[in-house]
Amino acid sequence: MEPIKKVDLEEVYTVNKQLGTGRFGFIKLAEHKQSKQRIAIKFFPRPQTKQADFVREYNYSFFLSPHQNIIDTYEGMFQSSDDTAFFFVQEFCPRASLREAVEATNQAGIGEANTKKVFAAVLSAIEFMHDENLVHRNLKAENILIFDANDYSKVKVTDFGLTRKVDTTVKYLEYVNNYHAAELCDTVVNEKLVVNKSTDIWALGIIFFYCMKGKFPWQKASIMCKPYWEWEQWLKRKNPALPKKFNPFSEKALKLFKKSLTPRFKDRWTAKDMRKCLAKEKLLKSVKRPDEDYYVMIDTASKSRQSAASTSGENQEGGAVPTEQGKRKSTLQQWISTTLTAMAEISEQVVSARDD
Ligand SMILES: Nc1ncnc2c1ncn2[C@@H]1O[C@H](COP(=O)(O)OP(=O)(O)OP(=O)(O)O)[C@@H](O)[C@H]1O
Repeated sequence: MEPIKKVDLEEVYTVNKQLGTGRFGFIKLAEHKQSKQRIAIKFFPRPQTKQADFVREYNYSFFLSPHQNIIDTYEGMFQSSDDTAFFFVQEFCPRASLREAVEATNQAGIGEANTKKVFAAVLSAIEFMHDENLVHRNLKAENILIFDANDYSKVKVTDFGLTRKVDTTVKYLEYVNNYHAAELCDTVVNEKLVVNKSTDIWALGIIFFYCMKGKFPWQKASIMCKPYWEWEQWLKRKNPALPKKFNPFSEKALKLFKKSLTPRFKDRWTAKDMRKCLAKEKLLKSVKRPDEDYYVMIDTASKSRQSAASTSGENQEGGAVPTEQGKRKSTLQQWISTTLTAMAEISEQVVSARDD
């Protein structure tokens, strides 16, 4: 094993502000004094960190570094000369995590085009890990770093602290979070789990929803949580009504949700399936122009005014004003359009149920 070198931090680096904290340590911005390069140092406080955990995280981070959508970790494991912390060094991300980028949109989401860019990068990284039989196990918006100011052209995955090989047995130590798959939410602390790629796929389904809508579909994937229960009822065809929050999504995007956010983990897609779907499909339904009915109403109104005018000789200059007859027709039109949309949704569900 590569030795852990003792380093006098003050001598080698100028350590600046804290960039983030996690359960296992904290990240600080620093400058390498000799090269003047800005870097990020990930610290693991000594008494709380087992050396084996630190070494494992460094090894996975360093081994995965060559991938263009994975944070660069520079060679070397270190220990501060006062023995208070282990640390390793990574490239510095000058902008923000995906969490901060989405939060800046005030729950509007980052939009379809940017979501596609983020996912092209993230799925490339996760496909690479899964091909190496590694599962990230902690995919969340905070662990996706956005490097550029506004076009999402450089996106990288970070934090390999929970990364493990497929089929390893691990103890469940987590508190439940928004990204946890249904099978994890039913687990109790210290219960044994076998590491499986499908937990990453579930988390990616949640991140996809979060990017598009600016919020999470539910707090916890448990039937005790109503929004999740509604989704599960729809998945199991016990309730034909798709939960409203999924309404804006296209049939293909719904398929992606069905194949990632399903409690039957063996049915979940691979990262490659997800990448293909996101690369080529439209993710939102085409929206009817909100003023369409209004035009119908104006049209009807002006026609009735025209016929009234033709008998009464009234001038048309005043512009179109909706009449009672026009309003009634518009309401009818709205009802027909709502009914047609509902019928289209039901037939979509029947078709996708048959496809499954
Ligand atoms: N290289 C970096 N450049 C800039 N900011 C970073 C960098 N790495 C991490 N951060 C910020 O620090 C936060 C915590 O980092 P990280 O997830 O690696 O810590 P952790 O202790 O492993 O967290 P967790 O509790 O998720 O396991 C990230 O969400 C991100 O906002």
